[in-house]
Amino acid sequence: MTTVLGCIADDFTGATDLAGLLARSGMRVSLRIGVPDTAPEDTAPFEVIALKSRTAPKAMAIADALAACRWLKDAGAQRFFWKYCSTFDSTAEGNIGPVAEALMDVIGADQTIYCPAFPENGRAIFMGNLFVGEQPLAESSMKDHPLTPMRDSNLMRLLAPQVSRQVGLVNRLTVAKGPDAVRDALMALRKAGTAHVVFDAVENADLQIIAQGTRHLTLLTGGSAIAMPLPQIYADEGLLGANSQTAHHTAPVARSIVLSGSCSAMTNAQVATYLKNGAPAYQVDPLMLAKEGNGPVLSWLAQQDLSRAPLIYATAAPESVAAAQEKLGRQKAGQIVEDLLAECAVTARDAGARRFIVAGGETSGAVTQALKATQLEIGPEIAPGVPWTFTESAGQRLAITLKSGNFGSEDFFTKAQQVIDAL
Ligand SMILES: Nc1ncnc2c1ncn2[C@@H]1O[C@H](COP(=O)(O)OP(=O)(O)O)[C@@H](O)[C@H]1O
Ligand SMILES: O=C(O)[C@@H](O)C(=O)COP(=O)(O)O
Repeated sequence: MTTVLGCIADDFTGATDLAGLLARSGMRVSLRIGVPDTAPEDTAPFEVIALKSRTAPKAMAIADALAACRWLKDAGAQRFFWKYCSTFDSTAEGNIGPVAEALMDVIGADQTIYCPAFPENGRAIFMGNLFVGEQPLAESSMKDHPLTPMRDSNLMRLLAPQVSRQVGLVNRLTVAKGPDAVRDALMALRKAGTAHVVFDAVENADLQIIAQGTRHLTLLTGGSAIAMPLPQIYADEGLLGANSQTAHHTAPVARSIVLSGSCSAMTNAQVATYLKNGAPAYQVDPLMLAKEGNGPVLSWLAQQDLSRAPLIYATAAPESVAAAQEKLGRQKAGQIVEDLLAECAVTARDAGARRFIVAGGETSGAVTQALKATQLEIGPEIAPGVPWTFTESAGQRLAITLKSGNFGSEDFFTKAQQVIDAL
C-alpha cells in the first residue's frame, strides 16, 4: 500500500527502535537496510530506511538522507521523520542539523521540531536540556562514548552550530497547555524566523500533545518516542487503509549468537550478567585483534554449540577503550572490532546460527550489512525500543535483534532468547 510516513534513521539500532515503537500500534512497519536499489514495491504504510550515517562525514550523511527521501517519496510518502539518537549523538560537524536542513529544503518545510525525549528509557528534556535518568547528558556515561562523546547537555547549544537558520525552544510550560498552545507557539516562532524548534518532553503524555500540536508539519525529527503517537493520529485522519496491519511471525530454530561491540554502561552490565549466568564467551580487544587478526576468534567460534547462544564481545570499560584508541586512533579501533564482529556473524550464519543478538548501533550496522540483509519485518519487543526482527540472508530466514547500547535491562541477552522462544 501507499506509504504514509517515510522515516530515515541515522543508524541501524535507531531504525529498529523507531520501527518497534511504530509497530506497537499493530500497523505494518517495514525496515530497509540502506536505500533500496529498486523502485518501491509491496511497501508498508510505515517505511523506515536505516542509514549508517551518524558518524559519517557531513556531505555523505546528507547525500544518503536525500537518496532515502527520494525513495520514500516514490513510495508515496508525504510526511517524513528524521530519527537520531535519544542522546542526540553528534560529531562536531553534525549530522543531525545538516541532514534536517537538507531534508527541509527538498520537502519544502520551513520549520521542524527536535525532540529526542524517550521517557520509557529515561531520556527527558527540560528547558532545552537533555537528561539521561537524573543526570544531565554531559554528566551521564555518554560523555565517554567511543565515537560521539557528548560534552554538552543543552540541545539548542548543540544544534545551533550545526544549522544555518535560527534555533528556538517550546518549553514544558507551553507543552503542558496542550496541542493548541504548541501550535500557536510554533506559529509565533515561525513569524520570528525560527526554523528549528527544540521541544521539552518529560513523559509520554507530553509526546502525545506535541505530536498532536505538530501534525501540520511535513517533517518531524527526534528519537523514536515522539513518533509513537503518529499511527493513531493517521488512523484518526483516515490515512491508513484496511491492509495496514502487521503479520504474525514464527521463530527460526534456536541456534544463536550474541555479538557485542557496544561499550555503553548498560551493555557492560549486560555482558557481566550473561557471563555470570555461565554463557560461553570470548572477549576481544582492538589491540589484540590488530596483532593477531581474526583467526583465533573464528577458530573458537567454529567449536561452539550454537544452541547455547555463545557471546563474542569487545565491550569494555572506558579506560580500556581509551587505551586502545590512544594506540590505534578512535576510528581504527572501532573499525577493527566492527570488521571482526561482522565476520563472526557471517561465519555463525554459515555454521547454522539463525538467531542473532547484536549490541551497539555501529556494530549492528556492520553485522547487518555483512549478512546482506536488505529488509527487516518487525516482530515482538524485547525491551522498550528493542524488537526482534525477521529477515533473509543467503537464502536463510533469520531473526535479528539490534540493541542500542544503553537500552534493555541487565538480563537482556537471556530475555531476548526467552521472548523469541515464546513465539
Ligand atoms: N574495546 C574497544 N575499544 C575501542 N573501541 C571499541 C571497543 N569495543 C568496541 N569498540 C567500538 O566502539 C563503537 C561502539 O559503538 P556502537 O556499536 O554504536 O555502540 P553504542 O550503541 O553503545 O553506541 C564501535 O565502533 C565499536 O567497534
Ligand atoms: O534513540 C536511541 O537512543 C536509539 O535508538 C539509538 O539510536 C541508540 O544508538 P546506539 O546507542 O548507537 O545504538
